[in-house]
Amino acid sequence: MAHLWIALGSNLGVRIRNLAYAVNALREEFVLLGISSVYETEPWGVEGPQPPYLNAVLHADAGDLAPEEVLERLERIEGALGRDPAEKGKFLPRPLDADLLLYGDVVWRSSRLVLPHPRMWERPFVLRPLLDVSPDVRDPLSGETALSFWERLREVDRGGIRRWFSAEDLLRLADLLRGN
Ligand SMILES: Nc1ncnc2c1ncn2[C@@H]1O[C@H](COP(=O)(O)OP(=O)(O)OP(=O)(O)O)[C@@H](O)[C@H]1O
Ligand SMILES: Nc1nc2c(c(=O)[nH]1)N=C(CO)CN2
Repeated sequence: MAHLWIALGSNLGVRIRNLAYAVNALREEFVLLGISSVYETEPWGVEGPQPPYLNAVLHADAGDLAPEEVLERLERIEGALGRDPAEKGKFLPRPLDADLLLYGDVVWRSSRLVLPHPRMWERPFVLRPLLDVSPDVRDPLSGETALSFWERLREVDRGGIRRWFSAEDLLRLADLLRGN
């Protein structure tokens, strides 16, 4: 079994609906092992004003999908929600961003995929939800845990985050959208 962790973010459209849609799409591809609460977070590292984001993290079993196949699935889900591929990598507002944070302890560098996600350990909007599902998960490069990265963040960065929706309510909303 290959454990993977995925970060979801949305700051355009009906953000919680976008996350619930992504949860359903991911449940069709992977066995979900854990899901965080949804956090409302200040835009981080962007130029100029942007709407606040909703962020969450999912832990799943990748089955027999290789890392680049997982990335393809994530891009497909982003596209289904109207993400413009031409705007990728530009830190623009988006209906859905789905990043592959970790694939087990794989260290990988290709033109399309870098693992672990190169900016994950410095991002409060990734670390806070990651603490809900896997506080002890380790950076395969340094061996440090998610919790210790979080504790090293500056107070001001940890402050721009608030719990907005529970994991249970996100799953309930996803079920409603799916018609269950
Ligand atoms: N671990 C990864 N997860 C997702 N995309 C990755 C990863 N490593 C490299 N990429 C590449 O990064 C490119 C830009 O991705 P994306 O649009 O998600 O960027 P972004 O969300 O604007 O910024 P960031 O990647 O810093 O979150 C993608 O086309 C993808 O090929
Ligand atoms: N709060 C927050 N800030 C961001 C986010 C995000 O998901 N949440 N994603 C970014 C690019 O991936 C850049 N900045």
